[in-house]
Amino acid sequence: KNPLYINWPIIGILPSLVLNFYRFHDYVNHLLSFSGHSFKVPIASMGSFVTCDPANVQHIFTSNHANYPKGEGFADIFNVTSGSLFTADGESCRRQRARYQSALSSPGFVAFTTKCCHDKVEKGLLPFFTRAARNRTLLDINDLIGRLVFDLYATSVFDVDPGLLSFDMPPVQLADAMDTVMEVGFFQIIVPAFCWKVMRSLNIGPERKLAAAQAVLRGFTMEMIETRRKIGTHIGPEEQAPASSSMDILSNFIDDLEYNTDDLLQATLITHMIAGRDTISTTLPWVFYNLAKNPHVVSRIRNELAPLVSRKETFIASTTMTFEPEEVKALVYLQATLMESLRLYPPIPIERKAVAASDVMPSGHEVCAQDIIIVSLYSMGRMEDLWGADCKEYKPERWLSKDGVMLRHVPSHKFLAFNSGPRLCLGKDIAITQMKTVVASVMWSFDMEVFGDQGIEPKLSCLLQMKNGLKLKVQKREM
Ligand code: HEM
Repeated sequence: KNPLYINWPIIGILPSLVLNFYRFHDYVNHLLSFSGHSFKVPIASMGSFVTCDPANVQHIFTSNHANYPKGEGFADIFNVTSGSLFTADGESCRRQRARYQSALSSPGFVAFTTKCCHDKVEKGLLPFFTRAARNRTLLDINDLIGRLVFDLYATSVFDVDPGLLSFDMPPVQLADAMDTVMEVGFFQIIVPAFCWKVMRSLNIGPERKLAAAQAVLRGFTMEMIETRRKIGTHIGPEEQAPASSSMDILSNFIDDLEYNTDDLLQATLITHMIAGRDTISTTLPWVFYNLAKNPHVVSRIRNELAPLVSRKETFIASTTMTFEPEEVKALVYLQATLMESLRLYPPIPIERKAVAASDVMPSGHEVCAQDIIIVSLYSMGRMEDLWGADCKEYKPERWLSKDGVMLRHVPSHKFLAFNSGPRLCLGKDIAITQMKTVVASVMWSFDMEVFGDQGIEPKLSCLLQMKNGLKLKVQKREM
């Protein structure tokens, strides 16, 4: 028996949790595989029930979801989004979801975000790759993608491009503030609430850092709201207004009477930034990491892209190529490469749920009112019974039908990266299209290699970000 995993009387797994905290997700994965995919934790701080069992997940997220809200504890942890969809349950969640869905699916918003993505990749991202290939300098893909996605989401929310993705590399204070919210949030999910609540009331430790980060985010969103109120939803007469005017998220909500307090409007805008920026900027570096390690997958992506390129009239091999989001939508192999990366590296590695009333899980475990449930998405993607003996390997083929021409359907309670049930991610299609645009455009023109042995590992955060970034050697592809 490994002493690191001993469940002691009274103190339970606390010593082993402390010793293994630095590699939290792998540690939990290990405990889950030893325990048959679910276990109860005698330390209330860590949640009393931890699972990655798809039957339990279906029960919690779909069949009996009303009994498993996010709960007040979640709203306390992410109080910078207080009242918004991110922390809402019940009727408020239903209303806000419907409102949000209509904003995200409006043709104007879709066209606006699609164009932003194409332009940012062409004029912002690819020039960095070209420069790094020419000068033989390393690219910190984590930093670069962080800047790209922050610009994209600030533009889609406020119609303002902060220009973080520019050669002079401006400071990323706002993006750092968003990362802090997720890092401190992780600490708050794991340690007993009374610990961090005392720290919060004294404004010390991580809570001090969190308060400063929240002030930065609130200050920025308030400035954006006030500027918009001054100039109105439409920037001048209709004919002078940019194509994007009234398409961004702020325009969608600013005149809505349900969002008539500054706090709720701010929280809603921050939620959108978190929903899109945090997830995509966490996912893409892992995708590039997997592709750099698997050149045969890159060749297959290029084979899938080749017919699109041959249809373009103006392709010059020595320049770069930016694909249109509409063009890449139907590419199944490219999509499989993203899904496979999300399986192994889900950007949201754990989900926290509260228990409203006592219940018995399909696995036979009992949960009581006030318990906390932690679902490990990270472990779900690494279960041998579900994904086979090669579950640790990166194999996009597992997502394809036998003839390789269609994507295989995998139910969301088995592949939870986009959540499941009535709270399924509302931006899934947008996210997939944007990520496909980025990956196709980069991989068509550039070869990449992971530089040296960087000891790639995840940060301790509610996001599965890379702890030390990812340095890539890039080369213009010979065509
Ligand atoms: C790789 C990309 C993405 C992944 C893996 C992802 C995953 C998720 C997950 C796991 C949740 C549930 C989170 C929770 O509340 O516990 C969620 C919710 C949500 N996502 Fe995404 N997401 C992605 C991109 C996006 C984008 C780009 C948007 C918006 C354009 C978006 C909009 C939302 C919204 C509005 C919710 C809240 C739904 C609700 O609480 O009922 N997501 N997403």
